[in-house]
Amino acid sequence: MNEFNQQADAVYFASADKKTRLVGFGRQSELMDWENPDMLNQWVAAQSGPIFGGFNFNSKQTLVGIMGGYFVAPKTVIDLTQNTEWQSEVERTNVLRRLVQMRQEDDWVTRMTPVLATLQNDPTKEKVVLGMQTHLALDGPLALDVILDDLEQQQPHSYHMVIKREQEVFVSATPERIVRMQGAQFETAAVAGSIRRGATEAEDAALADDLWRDKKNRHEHDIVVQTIAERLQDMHDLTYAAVPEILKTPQIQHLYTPITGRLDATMTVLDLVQRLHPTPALGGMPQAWAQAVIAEDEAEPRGLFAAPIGYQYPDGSGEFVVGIRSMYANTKALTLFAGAGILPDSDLAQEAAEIQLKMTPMRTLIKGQTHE
Ligand SMILES: C=C(O[C@H]1C=CC=C(C(=O)O)[C@@H]1O)C(=O)O
Repeated sequence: MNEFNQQADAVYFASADKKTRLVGFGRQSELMDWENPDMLNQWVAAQSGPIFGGFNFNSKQTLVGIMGGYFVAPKTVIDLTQNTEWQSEVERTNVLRRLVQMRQEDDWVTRMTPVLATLQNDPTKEKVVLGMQTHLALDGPLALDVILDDLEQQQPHSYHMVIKREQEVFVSATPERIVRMQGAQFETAAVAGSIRRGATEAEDAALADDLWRDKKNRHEHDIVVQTIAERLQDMHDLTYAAVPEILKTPQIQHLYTPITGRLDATMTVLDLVQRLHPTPALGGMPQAWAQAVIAEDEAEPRGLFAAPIGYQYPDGSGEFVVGIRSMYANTKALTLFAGAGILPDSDLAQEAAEIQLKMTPMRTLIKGQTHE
């Protein structure tokens, strides 16, 4: 894993069940600043091996570097489920980085109050997912081998993706798959509606039950399920349960509905991703209004945060997740990202607290190698 620190360019993807664990090194070819899906498709078609990367959440907002959207065809790709050697050496660094909080959005509730008022006063507006960014100053690069090792220890059941390009790195430990495609089969899911974990098993179960019965959270979840189902209505055998399950991460539990189906063989996972993004689990309803609110009222553009990130094999199969519960770092600064779904009956202070909770996995990850 030490190689992840030494290589200028590296990518890592692990699925939640850890049946897929891929690492890529080097840069055979890369794509940034594509202007339309055709440019991306042409670049993808020209690659002979797997590609990794992610989209800019809103391609109309130009951003420099990887946050503006980035795909890479690495020189070498290793399937870690076949190759165990690569994992053996994790050099825990003694160099502690100094991390100083620079800016956090203390005014988030005040700033978002007019958005809540619109949701309450205009019945055509149903939901918008609002993000928050916390900025910290950093005095050097993070040890990514340690980060990868700790991700596995601390968030064992999440999807993990790391995209490193020269001095930039984006890391996400996300519970949310946007879509996985293998042959003609695809699996997607709705993840929306959240509550904290309990301190005891009994409290945890009671909280899960509260979440499952809560009208606001069930509505928030149903919007996502229905929207995904509508966008995939021309697929075959579209299957999902009428009521959600509970999905637990160490910090938080969610309403969760797996959705499966079969598609025409000519489609790739990237085609499906572009059809699904942004689902109302990251955007909102109606979509155009929500996208405009996110662009205008969030403090800064999202970049890879909440956007599809993942990989595609040359045969068109692959997997993409959404880059939430994430961070972006270069050698001088680090940004933490998380968001929450806002509905007319949301309590903004409670949503802000939920966002803080969603930032704790990345905070814990960087704590191991930094001092305040
Ligand atoms: C936008 C985020 O979460 C979304 C995904 C799952 C549950 C969510 C919620 O309950 O609010 C959000 O829609 C995030 O974690 O940054």
